[in-house]
Amino acid sequence: MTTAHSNRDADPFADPSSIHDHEHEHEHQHEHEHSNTLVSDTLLINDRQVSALVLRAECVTIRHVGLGPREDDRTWNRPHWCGLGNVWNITTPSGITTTDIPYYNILDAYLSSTPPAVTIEYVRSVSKASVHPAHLAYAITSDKSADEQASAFLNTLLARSYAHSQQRKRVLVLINPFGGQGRAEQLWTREAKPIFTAAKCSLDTQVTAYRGHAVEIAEQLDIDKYDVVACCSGDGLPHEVFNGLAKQKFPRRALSKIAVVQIPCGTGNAMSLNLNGTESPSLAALAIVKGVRRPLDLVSITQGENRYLSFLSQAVGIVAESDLGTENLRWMGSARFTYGFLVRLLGKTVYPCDVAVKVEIESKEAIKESWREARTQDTSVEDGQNKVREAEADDEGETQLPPLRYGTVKQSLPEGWHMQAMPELGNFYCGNMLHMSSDSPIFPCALPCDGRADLVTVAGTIPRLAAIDLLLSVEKGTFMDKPLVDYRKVSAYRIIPRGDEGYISIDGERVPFAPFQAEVHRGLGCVLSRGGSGYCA
Ligand SMILES: Nc1ncnc2c1ncn2[C@@H]1O[C@H](COP(=O)(O)OP(=O)(O)OP(=O)(O)O)[C@@H](O)[C@H]1O
Repeated sequence: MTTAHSNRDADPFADPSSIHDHEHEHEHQHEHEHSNTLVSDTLLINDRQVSALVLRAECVTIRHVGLGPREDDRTWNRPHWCGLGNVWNITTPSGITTTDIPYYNILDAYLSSTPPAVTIEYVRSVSKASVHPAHLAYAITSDKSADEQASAFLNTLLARSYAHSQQRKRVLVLINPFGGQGRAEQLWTREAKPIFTAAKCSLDTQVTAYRGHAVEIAEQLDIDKYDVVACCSGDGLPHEVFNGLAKQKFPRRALSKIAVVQIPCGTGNAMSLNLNGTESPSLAALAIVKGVRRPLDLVSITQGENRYLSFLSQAVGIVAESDLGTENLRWMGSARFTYGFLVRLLGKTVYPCDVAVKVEIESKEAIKESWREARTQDTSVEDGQNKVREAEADDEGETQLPPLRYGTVKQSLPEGWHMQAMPELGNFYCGNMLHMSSDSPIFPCALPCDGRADLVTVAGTIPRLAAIDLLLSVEKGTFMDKPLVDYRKVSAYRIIPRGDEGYISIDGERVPFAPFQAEVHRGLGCVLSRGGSGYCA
């Protein structure tokens, strides 16, 4: 399937708005110039204002009689980029006005009998970062053959609108009432729920009552009753849900059966940014309704006697402390992280540690090459689904969590590993996704299912100006190339922080300041994403 999304994925560093608009314009030129529509893709409408619906390559076209929609209806057709296809009004040289609704925007389509009519539920943009459901209903001729033709037409329309995505997903919605600004319930009700409802997803909703509640819910979940657990939260709830699924009687089955997704309502919404390219709850809802199941690498962390999973990142040093050690500056909003970071950067703070790493790819050029290769081999949604099957095949007969190939942090260092003293470490940051927050593509070569994590280490003693240059280079996308940045693909590591007190962040949550060991499991978890092979740039 060639969509705006898959093409965008081919070059994640390009401006999405220009690509999308260009593609859409090109598509229109192409379609209107060549008019390659098959007759069977046309449904005649018995309406004074609309003559037909036509299935085209990327959209359904409404062919109006005369000038088309009334003036007040036209406002919603103003084209602009909002992370999805635009609804367009076009007047052809022959004077026919048409409205195009991209398949991606279509949530449902059905036939009703009295009077005979077709209804299309779709989303329209109400602002740059928000979409709302809308519907169109048109009468059709009242006879059996018209009914049959309309049914066939709607089936094709739905098949194209959902492509590889499951229709009418069964979703358990978890809401963290304290996520972000404490507006998760409101955002769910106003922004996201109407989209799931219009798409006829079945919904059960539960508000989390305390820290760790989502772990318990996921542990007890009847995994045959649901396809998706949607977290209206920051990254804390998805972390808990993965860990709850890992506690089920058959954790591997639970982790591959249930897709964990995020409706961004928190302070840190990296999951939605990476998988769906948005922090808008309504755009994320649409992306989830249209999302394709994809496997996600998960990382086992062993610390003390515990073993748990991480889906996003592990940090020791300046990032962990700037995030977790600045609670007293909450009044600053998101600026508290930047402020905390700069203070420590300028103070040349170091976080001495001992580190042993199982490196898979050492050089930056080789890492980029393997990333490019993975992207060219895996650009279609079918590949994502094959990966799910592969991950499931690996699991055949295995129902428990994968064994730890390198043991736990309590055991002696695995053979061939070397403990390296890092007395001047400034930042130890290991990631499984591209962005850790908006505008911070800190792990540009991270892939969802390569069985590896991206490890960044930077010394804390580098000159102040160079440190600020590094900070600015993250947003510019040049961070990885800086000689002061050590960037490796790893499959496992052990880190022993020195001292008694400090901060360790796992998926943005604080864990005890104690040695831990990490090991990547390829494709152990399942998520939904908008398609394409990697993360949204
Ligand atoms: N009812 C509740 N009361 C207190 N804590 C809760 C409740 N429900 C969930 N939590 C906890 O809130 C934490 C943070 O959640 P989440 O990531 O959704 O929000 P956030 O605003 O991004 O978080 P952060 O506090 O990290 O800024 C999670 O660890 C979760 O366990």
